[in-house]
Amino acid sequence: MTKTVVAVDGPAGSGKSSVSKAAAKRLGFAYLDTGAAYRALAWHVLDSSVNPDEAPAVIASLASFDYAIGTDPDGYGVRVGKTDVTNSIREPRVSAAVSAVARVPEVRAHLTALFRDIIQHTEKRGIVVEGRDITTVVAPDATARILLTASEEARMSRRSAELATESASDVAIALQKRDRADSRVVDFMTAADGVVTVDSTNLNFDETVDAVLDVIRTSQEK
Ligand SMILES: Nc1ncnc2c1ncn2[C@@H]1O[C@H](COP(=O)(O)OP(=O)(O)O)[C@@H](O)[C@H]1O
Ligand SMILES: Nc1ccn([C@@H]2O[C@H](COP(=O)(O)OP(=O)(O)O)[C@@H](O)[C@H]2O)c(=O)n1
Repeated sequence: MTKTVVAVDGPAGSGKSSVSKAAAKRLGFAYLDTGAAYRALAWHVLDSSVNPDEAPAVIASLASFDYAIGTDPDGYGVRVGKTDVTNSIREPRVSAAVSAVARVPEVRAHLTALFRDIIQHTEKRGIVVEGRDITTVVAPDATARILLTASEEARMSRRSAELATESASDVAIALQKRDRADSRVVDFMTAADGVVTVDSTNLNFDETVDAVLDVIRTSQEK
């Protein structure tokens, strides 16, 4: 049986995590959040008192980066060593440090190898993998390749609705800054050849999940 791999990319707040998770649940597939790995590494770098802007020190910290992530869409945990970092990797201090870590080529190569290993070893019939460079670098041969977008306004308001502890303008500024830094490293705003764009600006959550499931179904028929 060939495994179905679904690759989903897009900017922050476009709905990648929530929509991919829901699609994986509906299909009985595994789910891999690659952003969680970049966040966990940023957490590890900060926890080791390494400056995230110093690439050689970030590269050195990969040797002690003992990372584990679950792939069950019904509840997955993220661990670094013995520490459960599932919640702490969402803290603003980690969001602010993650782009610096993610722009280091050695970091990207290390994590890409880790993702491919997880994809290869999943025991389910398929896996939905989401991030920034899944359709282009991590799994360019995926069965279905999707770019999930939404207007900047929609993305900001969705994200600020989640982070009740921060003001909407703080969330918007941090998000814009991170997208700008990230898009210097990977182009996740334009669909590569063969990648289908799903624009969720005017779709509600369930409609977006259905649109993604449609793309997956069509790709499986090919
Ligand atoms: N089409 C949609 N309509 C309304 N809200 C959405 C939609 N897609 C996602 N959301 C909500 O937007 C928020 C951000 O989505 P998330 O999956 O975390 O995005 P990303 O992983 O791309 O950063 C979540 O609270 C999610 O439930
Ligand atoms: N495939 C990926 C996934 C994430 N990332 C980095 O990891 C960060 C966090 O990703 P995320 O998916 O958790 O971010 P959100 O879009 O959920 O806010 C991004 O801002 C990128 O810097 C990446 O470089 N490549």
